[in-house]
Amino acid sequence: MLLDVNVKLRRGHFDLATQMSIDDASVGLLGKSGAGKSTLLSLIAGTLQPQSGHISLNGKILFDSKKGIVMPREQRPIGAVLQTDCADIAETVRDTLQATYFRTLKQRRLFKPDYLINLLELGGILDNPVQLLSGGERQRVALARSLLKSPKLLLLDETFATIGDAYRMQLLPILKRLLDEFGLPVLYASQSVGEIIELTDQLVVLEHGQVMRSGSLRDIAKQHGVLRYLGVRQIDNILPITIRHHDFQAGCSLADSAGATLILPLRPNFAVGSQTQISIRANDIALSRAYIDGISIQNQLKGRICALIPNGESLIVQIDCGGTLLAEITPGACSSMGLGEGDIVYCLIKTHAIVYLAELDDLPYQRVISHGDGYFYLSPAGVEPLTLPAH
Ligand SMILES: Nc1ncnc2c1ncn2[C@@H]1O[C@H](COP(=O)(O)OP(=O)(O)OP(=O)(O)O)[C@@H](O)[C@H]1O
Repeated sequence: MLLDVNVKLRRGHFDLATQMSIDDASVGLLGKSGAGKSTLLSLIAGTLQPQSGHISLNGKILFDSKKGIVMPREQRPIGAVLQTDCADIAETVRDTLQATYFRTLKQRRLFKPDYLINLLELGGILDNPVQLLSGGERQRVALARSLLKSPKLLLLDETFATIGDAYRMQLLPILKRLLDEFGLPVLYASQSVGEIIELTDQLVVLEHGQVMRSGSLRDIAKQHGVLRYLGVRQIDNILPITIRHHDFQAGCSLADSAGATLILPLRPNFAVGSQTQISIRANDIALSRAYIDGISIQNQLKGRICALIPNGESLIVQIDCGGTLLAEITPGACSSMGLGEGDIVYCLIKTHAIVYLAELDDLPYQRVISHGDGYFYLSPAGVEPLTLPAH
């Protein structure tokens, strides 16, 4: 077990009583504002102390109220980028990074300062005092310092929300590669699944200081009403395609996707043989038990139902058609068709319901996408707050 936490803390009127265990994988700590995410990260990092309980990392006790053990923050093998971090550092960026590097045991050093200065684009602000930097710049310095500690666990508190959209899109894939390369797990706190899902699809959902749900997004999404709880408004299928032919007379383009042929809106600007991606809304897919002759709908993809996922008043049907498709239908349609897992269905998709992703502007809001590999992801763009159910 990487991290084992069972802590209690009363903070003003807020009661936190969190119990969670995390193995080697990175985990997203998801919860609305005030759920206790920052408090929990501070307890793990050691900037706050629980009133009771224990915290251990790789079997090493960081805190144990019964045994009277409190390991100070500096000694914890944790790199934490907390919201208020670095705000009071009078040293320059260069000095603080050098000092952190030299404090880390030689044999444990994973990163060199120059590498991180380059990666996080800190070159232009090296001689500036940290406390005079902008919020986003300070978070980048805090991230560099955390990595220079060569930690066993990285705690990030909405770090990418502060850093800014353009930079985040650039930094996230690099950070993900870096973490994978060094096997460094992250506990990433955020109000947005879209943001977390860029790093990991393992979630711990926190509400009122307690763990409400945990598991993979895919498993959590199968629980009743959770997609809506996660703030998801639209479910889309994103499919990779290879353009095969343009039929000017029929007014359509033909493409292969995961072994199936799709009939798409005519786009001769995509060269035959070129690869691109299309998007199909889950609620633009109708289902039929049999192939239908004499219908204007051009695409009828045969597949097998893998899962039926309740989603508020609708039902998400996950279908394996070679790749995975998500179709959204009403529970009434499902029961009148008598659909169940394992059944064969045809996915009916109108040509003009298919959108070339390259032609879409920024995604307007957070939405689940099925990447055709059997997993759900949330689109990173248009991050919006969670919509919480009424209690
Ligand atoms: N210094 C403090 N003294 C008293 N109560 C506090 C203090 N800091 C936070 N709280 C309370 O603890 C609760 C949890 O706050 P916390 O910052 O951990 O939530 P959060 O999930 O990180 O929220 P956000 O996403 O908005 O950062 C809130 O109700 C807040 O009012």
